[in-house]
Amino acid sequence: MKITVVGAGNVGATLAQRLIEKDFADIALVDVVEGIPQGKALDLRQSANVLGFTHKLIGSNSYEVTAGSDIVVITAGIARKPGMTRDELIGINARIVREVVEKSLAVSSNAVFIIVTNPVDAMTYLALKVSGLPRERIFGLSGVLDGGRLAAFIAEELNVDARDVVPCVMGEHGGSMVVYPRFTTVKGMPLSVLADAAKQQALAERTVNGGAEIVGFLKTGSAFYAPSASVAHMVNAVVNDSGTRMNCAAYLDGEYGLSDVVLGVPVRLGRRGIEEIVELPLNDDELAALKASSEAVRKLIAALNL
Ligand SMILES: NC(=O)c1ccc[n+]([C@@H]2O[C@H](COP(=O)([O-])OP(=O)(O)OC[C@H]3O[C@@H](n4cnc5c(N)ncnc54)[C@H](O)[C@@H]3O)[C@@H](O)[C@H]2O)c1
Ligand SMILES: O=C(O)C[C@H](O)C(=O)O
Repeated sequence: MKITVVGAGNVGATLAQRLIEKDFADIALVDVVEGIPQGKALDLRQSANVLGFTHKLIGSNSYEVTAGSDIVVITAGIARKPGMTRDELIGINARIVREVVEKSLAVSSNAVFIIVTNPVDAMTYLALKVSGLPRERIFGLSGVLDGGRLAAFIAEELNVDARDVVPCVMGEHGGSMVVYPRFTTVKGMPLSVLADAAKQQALAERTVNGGAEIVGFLKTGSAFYAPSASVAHMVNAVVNDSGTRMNCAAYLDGEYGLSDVVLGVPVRLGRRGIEEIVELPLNDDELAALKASSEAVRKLIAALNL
């Protein structure tokens, strides 16, 4: 098993660390900046003795080292600064994602692609169109991270164990993301029952602004610990062919009544990527919120001028 991580910045390097410590695959770490992937890979390799992993980890500015990858994770691109939305990254990141997809695919034609670069729904759509790959093989990080945030906030607010929360956040990884209290549970009990309307609203708002809250603290970059943990969770499902259900940015072709758009929905992940898109029985209001979110993503996709 071989996994490539493109972008050796905060998310990419932390992901490489998480993955090599699992010791289930060789890792190739690529970045455009000379010395960064080499230095970070060398540093990580020097932890093999104390951590006891045996797989290879190589850093490079060239895609040669990525040849034959089973999974390619794309974290290359610019992160937002305080006051910016993710949407404002679209111009520069679209150029980067296009280049990275083309170069990666040229040497790893059978890989499953996981897109992290923002705005992730539009970048996943772009990667699909540039690669021409079937939709099963390209999907993006959204709901695992947004759901992780919701779970953390619920744990704090309701004084419960975050591990008992099964969160459900769908739609755009952006301002129009939708928290679904009826489908978010704590030990099997829906959030819609456990919390009053005002508390549900406050939890949803904090989740939607979860990324910006961290950007506001960090000032010079965006979140990377929970994002890299979330991608590692997705990679794990693919490597182990687990069929685990989680919410990801996926291309819709009629599911939820929506087509030709990438949006966060529940999927099952396995060795071939998306094994199934799960359609929850949303009521009219819940469906309307998802449709509104899809319209926000469609505007971004239109701006790509594909
Ligand atoms: N989808 C999500 O939930 C999610 C979560 C966290 C971050 N992100 C996004 O992921 C991206 C990376 O975030 P980060 O915090 O790691 O940023 P970062 O600035 O720390 O790292 C980005 C890296 O990409 C590299 N890069 C730029 N152009 C490249 C190219 N053409 N080829 C290869 N590498 C290139 C840079 O040199 C840098 O090392 C951002 O767009 C951020 O918004 C998305
Ligand atoms: O907030 C960001 O810009 C990065 C990422 O999308 C996140 O949600 O942490």
